[in-house]
Amino acid sequence: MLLRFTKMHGLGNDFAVIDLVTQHARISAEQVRRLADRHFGIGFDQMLIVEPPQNPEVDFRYRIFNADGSEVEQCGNGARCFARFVRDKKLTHKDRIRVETSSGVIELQLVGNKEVRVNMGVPMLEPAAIPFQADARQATYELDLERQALTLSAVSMGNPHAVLLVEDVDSAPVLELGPRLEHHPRFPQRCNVGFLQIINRREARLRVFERGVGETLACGTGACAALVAGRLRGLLDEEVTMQLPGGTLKLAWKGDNQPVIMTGPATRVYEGQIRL
Ligand SMILES: N[C@H](CCC[C@H](N)C(=O)O)C(=O)O
Repeated sequence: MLLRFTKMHGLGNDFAVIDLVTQHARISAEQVRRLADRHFGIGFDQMLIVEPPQNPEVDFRYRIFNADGSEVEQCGNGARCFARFVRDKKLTHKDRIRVETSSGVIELQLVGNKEVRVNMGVPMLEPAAIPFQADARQATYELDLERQALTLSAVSMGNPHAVLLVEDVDSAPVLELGPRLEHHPRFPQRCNVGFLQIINRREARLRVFERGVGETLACGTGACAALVAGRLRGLLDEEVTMQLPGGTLKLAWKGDNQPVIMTGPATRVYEGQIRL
């Protein structure tokens, strides 16, 4: 069957966005993997699916599949593209859109100059909720990785993140440590791995090795987790600009039990059709 999709990106973190409100299809993990391939398929970091809501209190269901076919709980850059998509496709006329994900409801708001503001929800820091194996919640944890002793923060934005502090993201061992930490046994559901460089209390740089994908040009939930980690360490203020290889996000977090607010662009690249 032929399936319409829209190719989009949030700061270079790229997506195939599929409307399963007006189209009907079942897409297997193997099909996601094949479509994600940048030579034999469409090529994307994640596939985003728009579905009717299960909860009548929200506008849509938002499902996220990594390039390896795994379905995951949250995608921040994808949430901004989701909002742009449902408005452009006239699936809604609202400026504030509530969507349910497998990790809870988030609110998307289209704001001026083509940007989208997302209430990403309250970060989870209890080890069992991340999940991360530790006896108690801490700002940082010591973790043995083969011959190296690493210090990291562990944060969930609905999906699990490890955040390490580095002097310079350009020389950070992203491709060396990323895959090994992604699969570390203390993260029983794997994890996304952020490498955070503090510039000053209101600016930081970040590279992310994403679970199920590899290094991406930007990671929205990773940027939120990095802000939380920086604040837990007393190194960042409530509002920061986070510079990722693909561009800059504006983030705010007022502290425990408060949501992280992320604002940034959402870009449509082209419309396509694919035969499943
Ligand atoms: N790789 C992530 C999902 C996508 C997150 C990222 N693309 C974002 O913008 O938040 C995970 O497995 O949890």
